[in-house]
Amino acid sequence: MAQFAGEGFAESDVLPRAGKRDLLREYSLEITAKDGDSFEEAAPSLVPGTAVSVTFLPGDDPDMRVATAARVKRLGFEPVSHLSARRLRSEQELETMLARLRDEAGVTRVFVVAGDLAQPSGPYEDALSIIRSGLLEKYGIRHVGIAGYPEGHPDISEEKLWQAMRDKISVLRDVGQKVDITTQFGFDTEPVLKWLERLRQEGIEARVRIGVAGPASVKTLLRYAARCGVAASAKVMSKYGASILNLFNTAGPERFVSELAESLDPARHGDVTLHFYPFGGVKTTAEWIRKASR
Ligand SMILES: NC(=O)C1=CN([C@@H]2O[C@H](COP(=O)(O)OP(=O)(O)OC[C@H]3O[C@@H](n4cnc5c(N)ncnc54)[C@H](O)[C@@H]3O)[C@@H](O)[C@H]2O)C=CC1
Ligand SMILES: Nc1nc(=O)c2c([nH]1)NC[C@@H]1CN(c3ccc(C(=O)N[C@@H](CCC(=O)O)C(=O)O)cc3)CN21
Repeated sequence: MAQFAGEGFAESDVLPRAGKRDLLREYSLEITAKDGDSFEEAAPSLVPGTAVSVTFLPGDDPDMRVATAARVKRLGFEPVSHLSARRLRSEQELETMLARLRDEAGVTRVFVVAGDLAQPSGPYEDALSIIRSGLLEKYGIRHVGIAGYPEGHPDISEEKLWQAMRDKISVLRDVGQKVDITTQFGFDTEPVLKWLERLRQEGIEARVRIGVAGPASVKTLLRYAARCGVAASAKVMSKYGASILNLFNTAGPERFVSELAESLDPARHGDVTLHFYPFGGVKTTAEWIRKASR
C-alpha cells in the first residue's frame, strides 16, 4: 500500500476503515416505544430507509408501540415491530396488534422473540409458535427477524437454542418470509466470530445483524448487561475499551466494531451488518454511526 504513503495515510488507517464502512452498510437501530421524541431528534443523522426496531417491553402500552412505529415510518424509516411471544395473553391480542401495526403504521416487518418471562402469559411459548400461527402472513408481514445468541443464553441450553434456530429458519423459508437474525449485544468479538462460523456450517445463510451497544456510561452498559444476561467481566470490558473502575466514563463500540471489520470474511461469515442498541442514548448512537460511516 505504498501509494498511500505520500497522501499521509498509514496502511492501518486505510484498510480497517474500508472494512468498517462495509460493515456499517444497511445497519439497523433499536428504540423503545418511549423513545419517539429522541428518535425524531436523531433522525437527521440516520440513513433514510434504515430498519428501526421498536421493542416490546413490559409495561409499554400498546398505543405507544403502534404510535412510535407509525412515527418511524412517517420519518422515512422502516419500522420493525418486536413481538414478545411470552408476553401475549391471547391470540386476539396478537391479531389486534398486527392489524393496528398494519393499518396505523404500515408495518411489514417484525422481530419475533420469546420474551424474558419464565412462563408464557398466554398461548405463545416461543418465537416459533408465533411464526407457525399463520397470522404474520395474514396481516401482511413479509420480513421476520429472529434472535441469535453468540454467547449462549443464561436460561436456555446451547442445544435448545440451535434447534430453535434451525426450526425457525426452516418454517420461515416454507412460508416464504424474508429472514434476518439479530444477535444479543456483547462486548467480545471472539464468541461472535465463532458463532457466525457455526451458523454458516449449519447451512443458514440469512443476513446477520451483530448487536452492538451504542456509546453509554460504563455504569449503563453494566446495568443492561446484568439485566439481559450478557457477559461483562472486567477483562472483557477492558478489551472493549472500558474500565469498570470508572463507571461514569463513556465507552463506545469503536474497538469492537474495528475488530469485527478486520476479522470478518464474507466467504466464511456470510452477510453481516450491525444492529445498534442505544440504551436510552438514541441521538448519541445516531451521531456515532454517522461519524463511523464516513
Ligand atoms: N436478543 C434479543 O434482542 C432479545 C432476547 N430476549 C430473550 O432471549 C430469550 C430467547 O428468545 P428467542 O431466541 O426468541 O427464543 P425462542 O422463542 O426461539 O425459544 C427457544 C427455546 O427456549 C425456550 N425459552 C425461550 N425463552 C425462555 C426463557 N425466558 N426461559 C426459559 N426458556 C425459554 C423456548 O421455549 C424454546 O424452547 C428470551 O428469554 C427472550 O426474551 C429478549 C428480548 C430481546
Ligand atoms: N434478554 C434480553 N431481554 C431484553 O429485553 C433485551 C435483550 N435481552 N437484549 C437487548 C434488548 C435491549 N433491551 C432493552 C431493555 C430495556 C430497555 C429499557 O427499559 N429502557 C428504559 C430505561 C430503563 C433503564 O434505564 O433501566 C426505558 O424507559 O426506555 C431498553 C432496551 C431489550 N432487549
